Amino acid sequence: MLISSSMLASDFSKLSDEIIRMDISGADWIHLDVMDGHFVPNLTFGPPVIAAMRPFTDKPFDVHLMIDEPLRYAPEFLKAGADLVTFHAESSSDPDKTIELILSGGAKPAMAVKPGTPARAVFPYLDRLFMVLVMTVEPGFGGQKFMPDMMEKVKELKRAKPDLLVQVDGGINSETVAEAARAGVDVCVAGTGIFKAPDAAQAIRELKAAAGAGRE
Ligand SMILES: O=C(CO)[C@@H](O)[C@H](O)COP(=O)(O)O
Ligand SMILES: [Fe+2]
Repeated sequence: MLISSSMLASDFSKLSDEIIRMDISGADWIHLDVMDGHFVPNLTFGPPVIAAMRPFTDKPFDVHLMIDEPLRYAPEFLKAGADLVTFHAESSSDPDKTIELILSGGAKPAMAVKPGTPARAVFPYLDRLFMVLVMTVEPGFGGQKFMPDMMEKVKELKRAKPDLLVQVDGGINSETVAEAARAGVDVCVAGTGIFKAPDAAQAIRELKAAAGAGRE
């Protein structure tokens, strides 16, 4: 199981230290939640803040765009150093054009589905997607409860394209990570579960161990 550490739960007053802490604690990817106050009822950060974090780790930047117009803003996130760009199926941008733009910028495209959106919403794009993100909470805030019903969507996606990476995001801890692993999830995003733990490195090791046990 890959662990993508969500900076939403970090101390924003020392982002560079927090990035370095995640790097040495064993996070596989760095998850960056971008919110525009329209697509979700919250605001976070944009390309300049991501660009400022970029020099502090070589780990992949996994950028989760919770914004209305990903096609309009994707070039700025590519320039800021995004390795993966995830946009929502429910956004107002054309998915084909958005995928093309992300690929032409040398990054990996992914699509996300909110809890109320069926997995089939992304089926037409699966051949060009590197990953699908199945939200396990309503997007907008950290610290919410994992929705186990979403595991059906994970299984459906894995059946449709076995080599697709499936990511889940929201409410991941050492219990829910095992449930995700059993369903076939490849990448878990964790914010609160890592940053609010007394020792981030131990929290990441525990998540990976619990995922391994869940798969057995
Ligand atoms: O995209 C989001 C929230 O919209 C997430 O990435 C959260 O940051 C996950 O936080 P936890 O549920 O792990 O606290
Ligand atoms: Fe996220």
